[in-house]
Amino acid sequence: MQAPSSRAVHLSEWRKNYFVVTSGTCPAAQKAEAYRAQVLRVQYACASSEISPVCASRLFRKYAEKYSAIVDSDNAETGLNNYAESVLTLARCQQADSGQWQSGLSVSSVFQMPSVQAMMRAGEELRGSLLGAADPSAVIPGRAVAPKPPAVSAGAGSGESAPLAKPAHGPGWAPGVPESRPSGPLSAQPPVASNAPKTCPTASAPFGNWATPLFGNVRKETGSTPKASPGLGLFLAQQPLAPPGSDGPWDRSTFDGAGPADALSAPAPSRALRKTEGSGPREEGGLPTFKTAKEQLWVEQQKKHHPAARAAASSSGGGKKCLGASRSRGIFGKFVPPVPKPEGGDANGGVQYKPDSAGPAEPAPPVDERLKSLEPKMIELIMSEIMDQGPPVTWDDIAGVEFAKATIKEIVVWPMLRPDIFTGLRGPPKGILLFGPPGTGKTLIGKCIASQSGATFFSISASSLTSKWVGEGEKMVRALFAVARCQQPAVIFIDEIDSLLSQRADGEHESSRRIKTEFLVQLDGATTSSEDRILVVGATNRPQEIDEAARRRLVKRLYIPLPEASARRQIVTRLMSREQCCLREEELELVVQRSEGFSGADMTQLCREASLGPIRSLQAADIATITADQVPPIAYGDFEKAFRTVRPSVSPTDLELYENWNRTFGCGK
Ligand SMILES: Nc1ncnc2c1ncn2[C@@H]1O[C@H](COP(=O)(O)OP(=O)(O)OP(=O)(O)O)[C@@H](O)[C@H]1O
Ligand SMILES: [Mg+2]
Repeated sequence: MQAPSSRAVHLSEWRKNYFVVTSGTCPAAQKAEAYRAQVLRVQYACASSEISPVCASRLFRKYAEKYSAIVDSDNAETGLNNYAESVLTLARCQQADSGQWQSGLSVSSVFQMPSVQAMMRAGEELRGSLLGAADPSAVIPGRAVAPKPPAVSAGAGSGESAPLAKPAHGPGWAPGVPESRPSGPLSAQPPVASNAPKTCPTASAPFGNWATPLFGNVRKETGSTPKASPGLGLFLAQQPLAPPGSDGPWDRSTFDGAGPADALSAPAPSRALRKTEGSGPREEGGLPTFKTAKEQLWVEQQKKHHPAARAAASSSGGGKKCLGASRSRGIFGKFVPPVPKPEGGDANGGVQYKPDSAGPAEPAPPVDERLKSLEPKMIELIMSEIMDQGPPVTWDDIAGVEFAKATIKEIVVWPMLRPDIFTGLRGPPKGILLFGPPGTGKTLIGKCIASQSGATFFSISASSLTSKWVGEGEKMVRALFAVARCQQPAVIFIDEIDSLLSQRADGEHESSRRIKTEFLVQLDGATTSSEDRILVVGATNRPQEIDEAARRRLVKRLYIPLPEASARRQIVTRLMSREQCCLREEELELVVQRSEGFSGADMTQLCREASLGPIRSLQAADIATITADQVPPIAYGDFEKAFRTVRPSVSPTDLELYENWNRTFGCGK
């Protein structure tokens, strides 16, 4: 589904704000917030050429006036009394700072301070002179002494702001207050048509006036200032007037996809943000820059893995992923391979993730650190082993084995869906062994986990590890677990695990010994780490051959037995429902009874054989001409004939071995 367009978001936000400001019941803080949002919106609209600079200027003036009127008003019902509140908080906090030293300041005496009076006077004056020009760079102190006439630029960095600022600093003024924004051409230029496309009206007169209420913010930005009063002032302190990190002219490019307007649009790491990131010291020593949680996360991820990386975050999620796409694909989501397609490979054979939505100019996030030591070839090999073929398998497709299914749901599916609940003692086991006679659905269960768990699913056949990649098997094992670790939650399904983890024998080939050792090491890491969300599922029809060290690590050993009568009935019913079949209820019952000892695979084979019966009854000449609906339906007679050729594949002796092993090592009922 498409996200709502930014214009739609703007519109609805605009409507909401309109309601707030026209409503007679909304509190003053909410109204002020709505006006502030309007100011930001106008700023953004102008920067993105949605409205003309002249129009922007008019709107600025209007909303800045209204905003200021609320913020500075000392009427308890209609205003926020921002100045007084800030000063009083200052006084209160100073008194509480030290048990030994008592400040001479008190709630009443603080009003007598010349600097406080100057500030309050400034506030009064500003209310009456909202149309005057001002410099957003000369944040508050200069303003506190004397608001500038419209034509005069505050000349940030030119030295003008400092002399203006100093007299405002009374004894109650916290040190370290930034007296002006860093030098740079932030100076106010009225938005005239000639330079309008390049100049945002935020730096113009109305905006300068609007910046005035940031008085409280400047104070709060100082490290020495005690806890600020909660409320709008604090909120504003966190909302930089300029886009974070912007220290140049506020040209349109600075606002592209960024800036204060982001409050209404999806937070995306912006160019402005990247700039901020680059200007790290400013963040520590200068004005703190506001980042949304998502932006902050992105920055941290980048710092963690690739300090120098400037890759833009892609839709795949904030830079964590570097191989493969979305980790969690939802229960019925399309399978997403955890490694990119080969065309993503670089010249050195390295694999680079290419997000779908990224344009050609978008730099691809680099490969995860944890995969750097691996051969790219290995990563590609893992990719080719991933189970992404075939239709999805549901739990209903697996007949019988109710206990195993319930246990697997409990261990695999729910913890993947709700990791927050399955913690501590409830933490799921990290290793499962599915064992049982051949053809009972162990691989089918693996496919079902792949479809249903929502985890990244890796399926690897142990025999392919040992035979296909002779000499490289242990590297493959290492690579497999490394890729899985990058794609958590992940399930590694190892079919025929006995051939990988069979008991160590003297005549064993050196390479298979190395693979086994590596596998045990990796299995140990994956199954003991409380952080890793990797589940290893092994399947075998020779459980007795599994090395005891491996057996210990596969804590949950589930017996997948031959299907019971009800399960056999289910298999026949399901398969026959897709065909023309005239089997009556009692005939079906007979089929179920006669198939005692059949595995699931045997039952499937029986049905296949029976389904060929009607065809075999036809003359060879008819087969060439007959239409599909003229084929006779499958009848009980066809099953009778099928029973003559299809026999159970599991002998009673073998079955006894499984039962014994289950009694000794199994975790079933
Ligand atoms: N419980 C079952 N429900 C439905 N179909 C089943 C079931 N068990 C087996 N089958 C059928 O048998 C086929 C083979 O099953 P599967 O490959 O999962 O068996 P397996 O236990 O992995 O055997 P092996 O131990 O030989 O690898 C399946 O594709 C399916 O058609
Ligand atoms: Mg199998």
